[in-house]
Amino acid sequence: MDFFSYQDNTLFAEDVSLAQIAAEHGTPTYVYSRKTLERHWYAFDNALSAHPHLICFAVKANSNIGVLSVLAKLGSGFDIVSGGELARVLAAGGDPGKVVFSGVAKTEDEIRFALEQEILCFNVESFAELDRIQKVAAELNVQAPISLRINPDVDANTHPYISTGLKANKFGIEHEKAVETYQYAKTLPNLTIKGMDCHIGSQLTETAPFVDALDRLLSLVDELASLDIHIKHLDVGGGLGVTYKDEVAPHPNDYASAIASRMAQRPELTLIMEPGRAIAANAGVLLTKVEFVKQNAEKNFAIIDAAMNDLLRPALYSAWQDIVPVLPRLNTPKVTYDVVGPVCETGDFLGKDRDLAIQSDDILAVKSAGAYGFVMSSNYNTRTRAAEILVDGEQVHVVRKREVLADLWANESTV
Ligand SMILES: Cc1ncc(COP(=O)(O)O)c(C=O)c1O
Ligand SMILES: N[C@@H](CCCC[NH3+])C(=O)O
Repeated sequence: MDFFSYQDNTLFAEDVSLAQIAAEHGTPTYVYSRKTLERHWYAFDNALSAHPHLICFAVKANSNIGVLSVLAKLGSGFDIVSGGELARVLAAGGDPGKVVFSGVAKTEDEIRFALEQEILCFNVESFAELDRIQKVAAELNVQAPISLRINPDVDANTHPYISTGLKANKFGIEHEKAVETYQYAKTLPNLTIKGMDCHIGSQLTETAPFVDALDRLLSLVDELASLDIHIKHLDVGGGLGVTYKDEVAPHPNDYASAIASRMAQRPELTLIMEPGRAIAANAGVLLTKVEFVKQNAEKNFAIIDAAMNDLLRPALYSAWQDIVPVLPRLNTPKVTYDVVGPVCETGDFLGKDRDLAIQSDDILAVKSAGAYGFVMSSNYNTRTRAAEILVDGEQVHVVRKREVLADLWANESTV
C-alpha cells in the first residue's frame, strides 16, 4: 500500500490532503509519512529476524529529528558520519549503544564525543585513523570498539559519484591490506576489535554485488580467525536502491534474505545493515507551487518555488524524480515542460520534459524526496530552506519550521 495516494482526485499523505498542507504551511515543504518509514524499517528488520542483527539507519539520508525519533522508537540503530549526526541521534532519543560511526576522517573531538557516549563501534578507514582513535581512547582511559571498513573492490554498477567499493574510491582499507591492518589494530592497547564492514555504493539495483562483497568479507573473517582475531559482527553497509522511475530494485525482503542466507551457518556473527535511501526515499515528497508558466521558441517552462538549493539530486546526478500535481486538472491538455526553480543556474531544474496539465499557483509534489533531499539543501541565493512536516495518520507535525530570513545572516558581521 502506498501512503502517498490519490483520494477523490487529491494527493494524500496517509490521511491528510497535501493541498491542505500546502495551504496551511506554505511551500516548498517536505512531507514525510510515518507509516511508510515504519513499514520500510520493518521490511529489513523482519527479513533478518532469524539471525542476530541490527538495522542502523544511515542518518545522512534524512537527519530530521522527528524522522529519527520515529525510527528510534522502533529500536533502530543508526549509522552516523559526524559528531553532528551523533548529537541529532541523541536529541531524537536514539540509543548511542546502537550507533556505528562511519567516515574517512573523524576528528579527535568527534572521536572523544563518541567514546563518551559509548557508541557501538567505529568503522575505521585507515591506519592513521586507528592511531588517532587509540590516542583519544588512551587519553580517556577507555577501550574503543572498532571495525575495519574493507574495500572489497566490487563493481556496484551504479552512478560513478555514488560508487564507493572500488579501488579507485577513497573509501575503506584495501582488501589486500586488511589482514595486516587488523594485526596492527590488535597491537593497540585501547582498541577492541569488534567487527568488519563494507559499503560498496548507493542506489544499487542488483543483489549480486552485495553478495560478492559479503563473500569476500566472510573469507577474510575466516582467515582472521586462524590468526586468533575474532570478528563479532559483520556490517554490510547500506546501498539498496529504490524505484524513482523504472528501476527494479530487489525488495528489502529478498535482499536481506539473500544476505542472511549466507550467514545461516554463522549464528555467532551479528549482521548489521545501514540502509538509508531504501527506508526514507519513498517516505517523503517535496511540495512546491507553480509560480509561472513561460514559453520560448524551443521550450515550455514551469517555474516553481522549489529549486536546486532545496533538492540537489537532479542538478548533481541528473537524477530523475517523478513530479505530479496534487490536484490533477482532468480536462486540461498536458504540455511538455522543463520544471525549473528560481535559482540563477542553468542546472537549476527538478525535472525535464515532463508532461503536465498545470497553471500558476498549482501545487506539485516531487516524489521519492525523503532521502538525500532536505539534508543536501542549502541557502544558495539566500533562499530560506523548506519546512519539514511528518504526517502520522490524521496528525500533522511540523518537524522543522521554515527558516526565517534574518536567521540566515545572524552569525555574520559587517567590517
Ligand atoms: C558508510 C555508508 N553507510 C550507509 C550509507 C547509506 O546508503 P544508502 O542510502 O544508499 O542506503 C552510505 C551512503 O551511501 C554510506 O556511505
Ligand atoms: N546523496 C546521494 C547518495 C550518496 C550516498 C551517500 N554515501 C544521492 O542523493 O543519491
